[in-house]
Amino acid sequence: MRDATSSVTMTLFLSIGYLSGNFIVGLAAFVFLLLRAFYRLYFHPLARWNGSRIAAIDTAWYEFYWNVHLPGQLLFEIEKLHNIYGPVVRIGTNELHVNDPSVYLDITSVGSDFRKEPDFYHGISLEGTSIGGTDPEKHRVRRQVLAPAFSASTIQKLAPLVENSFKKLCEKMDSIASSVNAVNVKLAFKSFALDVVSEIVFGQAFGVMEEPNFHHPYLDSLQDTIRGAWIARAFPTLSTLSRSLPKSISAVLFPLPIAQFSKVTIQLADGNTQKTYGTRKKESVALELLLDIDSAKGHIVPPPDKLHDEAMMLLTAGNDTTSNAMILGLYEICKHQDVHRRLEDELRSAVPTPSQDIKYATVKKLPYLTAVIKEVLRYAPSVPGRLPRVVPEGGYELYGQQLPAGTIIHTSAYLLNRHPSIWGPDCKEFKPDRWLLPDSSTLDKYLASFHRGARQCLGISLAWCELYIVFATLFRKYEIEVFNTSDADMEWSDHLLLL
Ligand code: HEM
Repeated sequence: MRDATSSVTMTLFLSIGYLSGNFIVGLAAFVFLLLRAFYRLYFHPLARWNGSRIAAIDTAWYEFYWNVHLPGQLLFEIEKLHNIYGPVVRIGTNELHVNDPSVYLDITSVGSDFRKEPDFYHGISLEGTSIGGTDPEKHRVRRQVLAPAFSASTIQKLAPLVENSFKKLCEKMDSIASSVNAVNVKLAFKSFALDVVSEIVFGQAFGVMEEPNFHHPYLDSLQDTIRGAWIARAFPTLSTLSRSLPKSISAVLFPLPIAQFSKVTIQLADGNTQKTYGTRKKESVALELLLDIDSAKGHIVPPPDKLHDEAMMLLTAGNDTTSNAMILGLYEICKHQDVHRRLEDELRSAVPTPSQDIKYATVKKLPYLTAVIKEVLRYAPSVPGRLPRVVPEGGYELYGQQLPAGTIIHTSAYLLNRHPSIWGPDCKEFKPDRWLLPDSSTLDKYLASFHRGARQCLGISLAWCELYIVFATLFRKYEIEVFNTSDADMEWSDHLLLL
């Protein structure tokens, strides 16, 4: 009896002890979080900047809420914060968002030591690639290796390839339109952009345009991958884990859409060395340049998995960016009848018969077409949101306040491209004429759509070439009108790229 009583007492004693142990750990954690929140709000070096208090306390949850729970809405929330607090707002414990064109010019200027912010880029891209690499020296070498495939002079030479691809697309659209009267240009443009960029990367097109109605699994795979960008950013450990495992295991454990795309990339990359490119020089093929140790001083030929990573990033960078500009641009031009009519007039003078082939060399000289494309890029930048950079050693002075090294500064093309101090009171309107005023060449440097400086878009010449050919061909050869599409259908959100 005594034994039984003491055993009950002992059990009670132990469980009270266990509970109080848990309680103490819980309490300690609670006090720690409370003190940390207090520090972040009132004593952190960024405490003096207004913005989201939730973000200041916990950046990850803030981003998760605005970008995953409410898909792609953080950029618009940041816009609201700027409307309330002015050009600098706090959007994270150690992060500011700046909406000031002069600060943007400063941090992207030649010789700027601002680097890409590693955590962000490791979440949304592949490490060590032209886009995802954050080490300035390694990036400089990688960029030098790839530059010949994307330079303005190479693109000039490859323009016939782009012209022919779009001609093929038009023939296909013609045959679809003859039976159903309307064409879903979204998939058509994405197929075209993917076939063109795969030519530059692998020296051969994927052939996505050949698919009936342009339904190709790669396009879905790319789209799903972009949709997953903010989830990957929210759970960086999972994406790091998925990448560190062997590809066969990772594909089973993390059946990411990009894995499907990756398979094809691997097959193409592996077959690449035996390929011939006809009259085309090998130096205009990105993969060949990566495989050549002499491409740049300090270049190390990447092992197969890193080669695939780069190829995949290039394909991703060169697909939805350009095709979104085509889709949104087509819609805006058709919506603005005066723009539509003037564009047709200019093209009619430059290319007298509609059956005549459109040549990049001819249409890139057209002033109104050029103004329309710039306005499309300004109005709906394909990479609209935050591109974080890190304050270098020595700190950075912002509005008279010293920011410590390591502070993260974001800028966003969508906001910079509509800044009233540069673009005027009509900054929210689609008006190509702004690019034709006597002093409008001064505006070029404020167009943030391709970013600036050492990390400016590598595919800028290719993108321009595609946009010239697409808009010139469409508005010279066709009478276009919008079918069953409204402003609501064209509303976009920020998933790193527009979606
Ligand atoms: C309208 C079309 C395009 C737009 C608006 C655009 C925009 C951008 C922007 C804003 C960046 C900077 C990203 C960052 O800092 O994280 C970038 C980088 C890059 N883009 Fe584009 N892009 C377009 C088309 C293309 C095309 C066709 C390619 C071809 C593959 C391409 C390849 C790249 C690459 C490789 C980078 C990384 C450059 C570096 O960091 O050195 N882009 N692009």
